[in-house]
Amino acid sequence: MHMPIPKAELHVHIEGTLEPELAFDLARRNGITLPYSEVEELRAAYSFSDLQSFLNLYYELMDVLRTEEDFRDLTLAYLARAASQGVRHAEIFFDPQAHTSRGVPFEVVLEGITSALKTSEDEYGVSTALILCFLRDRPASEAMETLVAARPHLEHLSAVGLDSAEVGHPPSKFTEVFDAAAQLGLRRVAHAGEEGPPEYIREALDLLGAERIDHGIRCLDDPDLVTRLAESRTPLTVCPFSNVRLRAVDTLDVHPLPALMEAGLLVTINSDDPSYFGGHVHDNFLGVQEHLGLSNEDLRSLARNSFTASFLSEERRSALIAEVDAYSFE
Ligand SMILES: Nc1ncnc2[nH]cnc12
Ligand SMILES: [Zn+2]
Repeated sequence: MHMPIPKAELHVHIEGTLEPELAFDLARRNGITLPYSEVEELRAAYSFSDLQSFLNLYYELMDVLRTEEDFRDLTLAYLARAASQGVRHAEIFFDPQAHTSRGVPFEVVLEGITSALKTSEDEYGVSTALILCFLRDRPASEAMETLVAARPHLEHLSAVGLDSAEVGHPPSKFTEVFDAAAQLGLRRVAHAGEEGPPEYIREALDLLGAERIDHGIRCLDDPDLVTRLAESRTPLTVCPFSNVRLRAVDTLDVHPLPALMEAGLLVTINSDDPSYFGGHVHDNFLGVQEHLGLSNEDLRSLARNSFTASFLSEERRSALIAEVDAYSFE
């Protein structure tokens, strides 16, 4: 097969890459009985009415992740798949509180993931960064405890992020923990404007110091905010399949990606939770091309944006952008 265009993936939750087959394998290995009799029955449950209905299943299935080996296998499976999708650099989210709250130690999670990441460049040609996400529907004090747990391991972490149920949990709740993360030298991103209002995007910028907005599609409800995001070149990590599956957008044909691009925003395309939403990152590229009439040169711009919006060194960034520029679609 012709290799897909080189790209960075900047919005992927490692727990959202858990395929049903691997979930059953890990359940068997750990002596856990899933409330689904087989892979097909589990896949049939992947029908969501909104973000919360997805999160319920996402957290439930995480129960199969218990040991360092589980987290390593999960991460290796993602990296292999990402490489085949043309991913050359991945900035990967993980949700430590979803594991520590079940009694899985922070170190088990982190060491499992990082043991896979350290082989990634050699094995798959994919450089990586790791982003620790706080669960916004849990107390800010718990986020702070998580940051404290992470402190001895800063060499493995590039940034902090904010995810989980958005509405009713504004960024302002996490001002203190994001300040503390910045003091530790961590970069900052936040989910905002997925289901929540433009005001949450403003808070993420002004109160959390977010350098990228994850999703951010609802900025379009606030033209002044769109102008601000365009002028500041603040990246949006847009996830088209996710938006459709979680009903933030009715269908792919009416996805606001073209409006975001026309407004001059630094837009990137990402998979979010690929095993749940019907495709990995290149599948999202092909989906928006087909349904929104994007040209190959539009895809090239989006791929270029993904490296521009990354936390890569200038040297690797320009080398990868040169690969995008040299890529032939034929
Ligand atoms: N799309 C999403 N929004 C918020 N939290 C998430 N956690 C995993 N996927 C998410
Ligand atoms: Zn997400």
